[in-house]
Amino acid sequence: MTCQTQLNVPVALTIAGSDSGGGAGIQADLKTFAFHCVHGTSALTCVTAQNTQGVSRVDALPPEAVVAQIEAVVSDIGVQATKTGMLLNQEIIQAVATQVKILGLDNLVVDPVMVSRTGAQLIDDSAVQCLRDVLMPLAAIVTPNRYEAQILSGLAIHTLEDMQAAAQCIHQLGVTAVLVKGGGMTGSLRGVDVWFDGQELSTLKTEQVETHHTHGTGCTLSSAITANLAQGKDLGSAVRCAKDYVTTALNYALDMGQGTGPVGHFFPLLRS
Ligand SMILES: Nc1ncnc2c1ncn2[C@@H]1O[C@H](COP(=O)(O)OP(=O)(O)O)[C@@H](O)[C@H]1O
Ligand SMILES: Cc1ncc(COP(=O)(O)O)c(N)n1
Repeated sequence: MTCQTQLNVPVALTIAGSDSGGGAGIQADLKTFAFHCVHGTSALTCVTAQNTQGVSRVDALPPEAVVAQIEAVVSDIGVQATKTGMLLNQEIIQAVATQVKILGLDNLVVDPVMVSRTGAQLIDDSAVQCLRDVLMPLAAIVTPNRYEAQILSGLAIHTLEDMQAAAQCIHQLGVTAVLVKGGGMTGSLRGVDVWFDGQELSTLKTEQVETHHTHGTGCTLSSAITANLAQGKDLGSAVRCAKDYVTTALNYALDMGQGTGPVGHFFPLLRS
């Protein structure tokens, strides 16, 4: 059989942590890229020992190792879009921001990962300011969840109006576009996201999925946005398509382990 070499496959890069349980982090990102037929590359920042119940250990990589991975990928393969996930500490955030500038990485999606679904802290306290001041202004879009938006804006978030105020406040930090995610909201707001790009303030709403298995939703949404940007979609379309994908993946969430199971990245393929 003759090899059908593929030309012009889009390439995306994830700079994030490993989740041994396969639900979030690098593992969720690469599955999402693959689902979108985007070639996934990665720069690992840290290794978490993690399952559906929680995070039991985190080992950081040296910033030089993170830089070397990014350089190796970009200098040879090239990337059309990049996302950051769990960056853990100030040294890694600073190193990543420097690489973004030196290598001119555009279409940058920053998921400001701070706390996991199971309540584990995923960033050093001292690193939040660096994430906010140094990396977030380089992003095409920043995607905080409810708790991250509260930290970044300094506002308590309980209502849709609170989400809108937080999105506007985070935009003022010098961020191009913000999506405040509503997976951590209660009642009818669960699963409602708020978008603000300095001009348009809008609400993204799909169906609300009644499931407890939501591990990796944020990583999946941000990597789907990244995959869509790598394919050449504009930011608004990339976000809307990613929201639809995460909703479908939630509908096929996996009931595995004793705690919060992961979303089903490939299960939409099994639809009859
Ligand atoms: N139960 C749900 N039903 C519908 N959408 C949801 C649900 N839970 C989360 N989402 C969506 O998943 C995406 C990720 O959001 P969120 O869960 O808040 O992120 P994170 O994993 O960072 O906490 C958002 O688009 C959010 O609205
Ligand atoms: C390595 C890593 N990166 C990100 C998250 C956040 O994902 P979630 O909020 O869905 O638990 C995580 N738990 N682990």
